[in-house]
Amino acid sequence: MSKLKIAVQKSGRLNEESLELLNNCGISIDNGKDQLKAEARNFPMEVLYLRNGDIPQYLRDGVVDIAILGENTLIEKGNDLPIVERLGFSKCKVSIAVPKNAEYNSIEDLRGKKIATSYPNTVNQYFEKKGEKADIHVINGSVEIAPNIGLSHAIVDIVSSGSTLFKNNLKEVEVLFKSEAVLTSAPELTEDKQAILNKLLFRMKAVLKGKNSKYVLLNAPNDKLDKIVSLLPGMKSPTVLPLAQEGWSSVHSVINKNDFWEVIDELKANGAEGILVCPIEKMVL
Ligand SMILES: Nc1ncnc2c1ncn2[C@@H]1O[C@H](COP(=O)(O)OP(=O)(O)OP(=O)(O)O)[C@@H](O)[C@H]1O
Ligand SMILES: O=P(O)(O)OC[C@H]1O[C@H](OP(=O)(O)OP(=O)(O)O)[C@H](O)[C@@H]1O
Ligand SMILES: [Mg+2]
Repeated sequence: MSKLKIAVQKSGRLNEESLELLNNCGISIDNGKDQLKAEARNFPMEVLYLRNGDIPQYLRDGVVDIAILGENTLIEKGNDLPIVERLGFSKCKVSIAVPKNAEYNSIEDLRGKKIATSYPNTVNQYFEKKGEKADIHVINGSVEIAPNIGLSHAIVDIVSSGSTLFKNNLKEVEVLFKSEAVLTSAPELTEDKQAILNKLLFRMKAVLKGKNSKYVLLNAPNDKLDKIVSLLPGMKSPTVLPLAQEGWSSVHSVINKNDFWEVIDELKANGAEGILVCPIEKMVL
């Protein structure tokens, strides 16, 4: 029986959360220390631990079938490969930054100025789209130091909290795009591998939806039920059960985790009491 080969970053920011996601999908991986390849015990899958930058070519060559990668790496080195699912972790931006005291109004201010980056294709494409030509100096790490040592005027690199820019006296002036971890795949998969991928995707979606949602239980006076139910649309509609105490009901529903503080305030304002908010492990619609 064929196995789906998935590439996961060997070490670095994506490694842990990628393995955690597979684990939450019920896939147990026998992980020896420093192993480059591991078999899943209970799913037709093999995990290959690789460097991010190498993964797009491995996908094209058919060495691996699918991979978890930063969208930024996919845009830089795997623009031809599909995003199968957005995974919601390792969120960051790819941005242009210049020295704090430099004047910057638009990309035209970078004409004839050197830009240090590890993302030359991304930068070239962005500049071309704007009708400009970038003068790029490729460096592979510590890009933010480049303006301070006279290597370049500007940089294009990953920004998350912005503290690396701050420490190097740089300011973010333009965001090329926002990135997150994504599941990508080889350009073509055999039918049996596609079937395994579909099974994995079903599980991943259930895990990701669960992560983004909360289960809410509360008590509501019956005369306020209509308003409270309208604040909690739920998956189909909320469950309403009578409480032992006359005139009160228990309402159960699911809400988006990002809406939750706003919704809780409104529920309270409308007479809800004893509000419980619980995590959801998996959610299948
Ligand atoms: N500061 C950050 N905050 C959030 N996400 C980040 C940050 N830096 C990088 N990322 C995301 O995590 C991915 C992996 O970053 P990491 O620094 O671990 O790997 P790398 O050095 O680019 O790759 P390699 O596997 O070749 O060592 C990046 O491609 C990006 O999508
Ligand atoms: O905005 P911040 O929160 O400061 O994060 C941005 C920094 O994080 C990444 O570096 P990383 O720590 O991965 O080091 P690296 O240069 O070795 O990849 C990225 O290359 C930036 O330098
Ligand atoms: Mg890094």
